[in-house]
Amino acid sequence: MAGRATSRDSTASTSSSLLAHAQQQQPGSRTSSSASPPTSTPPTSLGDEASVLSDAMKLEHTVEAAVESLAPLAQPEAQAAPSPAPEASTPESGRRAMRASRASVTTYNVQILAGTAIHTPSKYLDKHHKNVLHGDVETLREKFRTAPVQIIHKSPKKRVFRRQESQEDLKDISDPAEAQLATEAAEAQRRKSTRVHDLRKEAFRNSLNAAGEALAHTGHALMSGGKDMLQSALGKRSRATNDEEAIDQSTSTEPEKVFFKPKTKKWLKQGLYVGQHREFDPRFSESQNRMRRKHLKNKENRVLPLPMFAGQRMLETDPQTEWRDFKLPFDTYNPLPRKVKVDGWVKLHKNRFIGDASALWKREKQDQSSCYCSVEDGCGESCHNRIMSYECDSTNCKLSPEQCGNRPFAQLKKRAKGNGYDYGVEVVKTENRGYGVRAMRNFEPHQVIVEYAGEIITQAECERRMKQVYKKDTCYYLMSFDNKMIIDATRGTIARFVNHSCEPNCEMIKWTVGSEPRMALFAGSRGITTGEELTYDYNFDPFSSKNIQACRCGTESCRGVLGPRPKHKQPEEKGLASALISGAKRTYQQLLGPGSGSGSSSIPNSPKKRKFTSMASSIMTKAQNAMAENVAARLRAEQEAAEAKAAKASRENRAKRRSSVKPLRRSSAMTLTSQRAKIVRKVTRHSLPALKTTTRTYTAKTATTPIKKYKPGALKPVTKASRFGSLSKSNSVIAKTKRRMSAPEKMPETPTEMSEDESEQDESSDDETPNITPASLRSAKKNNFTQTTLPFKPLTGVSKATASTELDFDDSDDEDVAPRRKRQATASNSVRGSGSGVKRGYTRGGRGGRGRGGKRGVSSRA
Ligand SMILES: C[S@@+](CC[C@H](N)C(=O)[O-])C[C@H]1O[C@@H](n2cnc3c(N)ncnc32)[C@H](O)[C@@H]1O
Repeated sequence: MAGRATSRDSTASTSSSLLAHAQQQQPGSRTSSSASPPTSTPPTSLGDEASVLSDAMKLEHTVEAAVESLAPLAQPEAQAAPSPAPEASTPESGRRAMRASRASVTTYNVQILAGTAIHTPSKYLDKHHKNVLHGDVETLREKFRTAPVQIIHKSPKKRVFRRQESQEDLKDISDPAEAQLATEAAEAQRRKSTRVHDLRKEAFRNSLNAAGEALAHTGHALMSGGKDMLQSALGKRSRATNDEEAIDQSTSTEPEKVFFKPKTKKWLKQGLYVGQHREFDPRFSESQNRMRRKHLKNKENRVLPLPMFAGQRMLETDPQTEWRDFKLPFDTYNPLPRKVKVDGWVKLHKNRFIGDASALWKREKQDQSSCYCSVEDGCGESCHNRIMSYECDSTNCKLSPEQCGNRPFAQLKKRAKGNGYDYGVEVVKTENRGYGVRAMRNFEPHQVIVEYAGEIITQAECERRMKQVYKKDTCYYLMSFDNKMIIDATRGTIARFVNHSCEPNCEMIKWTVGSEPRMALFAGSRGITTGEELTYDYNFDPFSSKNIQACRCGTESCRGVLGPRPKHKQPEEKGLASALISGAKRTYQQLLGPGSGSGSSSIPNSPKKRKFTSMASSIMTKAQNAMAENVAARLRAEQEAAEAKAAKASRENRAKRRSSVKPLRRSSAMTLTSQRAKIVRKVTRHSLPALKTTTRTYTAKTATTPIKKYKPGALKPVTKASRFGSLSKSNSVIAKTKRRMSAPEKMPETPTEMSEDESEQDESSDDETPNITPASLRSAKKNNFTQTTLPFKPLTGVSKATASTELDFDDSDDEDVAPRRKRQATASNSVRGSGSGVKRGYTRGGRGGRGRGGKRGVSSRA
């Protein structure tokens, strides 16, 4: 309070002085120009800390300085003027006089120094002053050493130490204002050094300096007070419930030692670059990289820790001329979620026999295989063991493990000891098929990826598990194995999580390793790229229709189910039928073809193939029978139409002739005809080559035939009938019909298309032709010439010899047509041969030992 009063007084006095000074200056003194403006920075004795406090303070000092500087000037006036009442008479004036007389003494604005000048409400000031220690630290320390300390319990958590101020302390300063000023100065001094660190140090130093019990007690109190102050400065209050404990701790505990661990390199556990060597170039396969590493061994640049293999290449090559592809980091590239942990998966690393399986297993003995590869081959593609899916080892391969490239399971063993990259696969969660397995690295085509191992169980045990243990399951981990056993990988390797695909990128293959069979997943022919999901074709046997599962592989050729395609849906049936027919055709070509005398070579060895061939034969036979039936029906219809037409024409002609010509006796007509025929034959023998032959057959002319058409001596086309005079008319007609059958393209569609001349000739020949009716034709067929009526009985067995006779008989007429007819006859024969007759023929062995298997098959099927 004293401070404030002092300050107020001081300000008031300053203002009055200013006023006085202004009044003094007004009469036109020149010194006014030299007076500093109130806002300019005056010379001050305050330190830097104080100089920054406020303008008010500056103003105060300015005024004081101005008053002091103006004092000599005011002297004469003062002397001249009546002397005012002595200032010392009032305390205010006395203080001002004292200050004026002690201008060199540092003056402090204690409000400002205390930080209460601006915003501290007066009601707090008393409290503040009570709690604040005043005075120089050294002085205060001395005081604390001697003064008793009263501990006031204000609250359970907070204790305030208050010093009982001794009246003796202030004895030396009689003036209370002076004492207050001194106190404030000490406070300012203390505040100047209220840096946390310094105070703390100070408190510790105090406590250390305190010797003896009493002093220690005092020191503790001081330190505690200091601590309190410190905490208030930091805005943190000690939470210690027991102050003494806290003090003990602070005095007894040493600063806690913090040991820093040296930083260690963190290696990637997953991702594209996990475990890869510096020299590894992901663009190349493993073996290529190996070669490259060997090559680069001496050249490797180890100067800089280069960013993931890229920088090295960039340094080695000129980026201006050689650019390379950039591969995205694994996480960016791969959209799939990260590796997951599967609950309840009991991991097995190798096969384990369960129950009877072990005993049963040992009964079987594995075959052996050996290879004779050279170092250059390195047990590559041509290695015998590799081809046979046998792993090379010291017993069956003479190469060392480094030289040999056919040790996939040994490779797996090595990989298992390596890091994540070496292992190369991880479990991921797929969108719609549960868990799956993803590649964490590239795999070369046919490179081993992971072994499929688990519990080896017998079929009986498998059935039991299916019925009892897994009856509610939707995921099955069963795989048929060797010795009629099953691998149940419900407890097994990571390969159990590999999903099915109808277009897989891997294969599950059984290998023999050290005379033991083992299953493993191998990369397909395309190889595997980092991040790809691994799949293989399950060829799933669902055991029962209840277990059939829908496939969600999403490939183009998806079969829709896990397992073989359902039968009713098979779109390949057509393909199968056509394959069967073409197979059957081939078989028939071999059997019936002219050059296939030794058909035994084509006899299929396996029963499967024989079955297939017999099936194909039967399909082919049926198809060809149907074809032959069709052809026969068409020709029959044509012939009947022709017969009807001919019969009608014949009837008309006969009627006409009866009315105009007197008929000759039949015997004489025949005699004449035969005589003429003799003459014609004699002539023809010499002139035949020059004769133009026709396709038509002319029957022998009767005496009633108009002679004028054939002048005496004129040549007449030779007919078959004339040559084979013994043939009956009906035979001639049948022969004609047969020719029509065998050469339909040469024949007009119907008899009506015949030229006038021809029909005339035909009609003329009809006079001796018996009236051919279907009935007569049928009677003719009953005679010896039935073999000629092939189209009527397409399915009757006809030997090749018969057909040939028939053709010989028929061919003489037309040299152009003959070969074609021969071909047609052969074809027709073969068509017929393929009918039911062929069946019988096969059973009779008509084809002379060819295709025995097929024959038996057909016969047995028939
Ligand atoms: C050997 S487990 C494969 C791992 C399985 N996804 C899991 O979460 O454990 C075989 C089972 O996976 C499921 N699965 C595998 N491939 C599938 C596919 N393409 N479509 C639908 N389900 C499939 C089937 O339920 C099948 O029984």
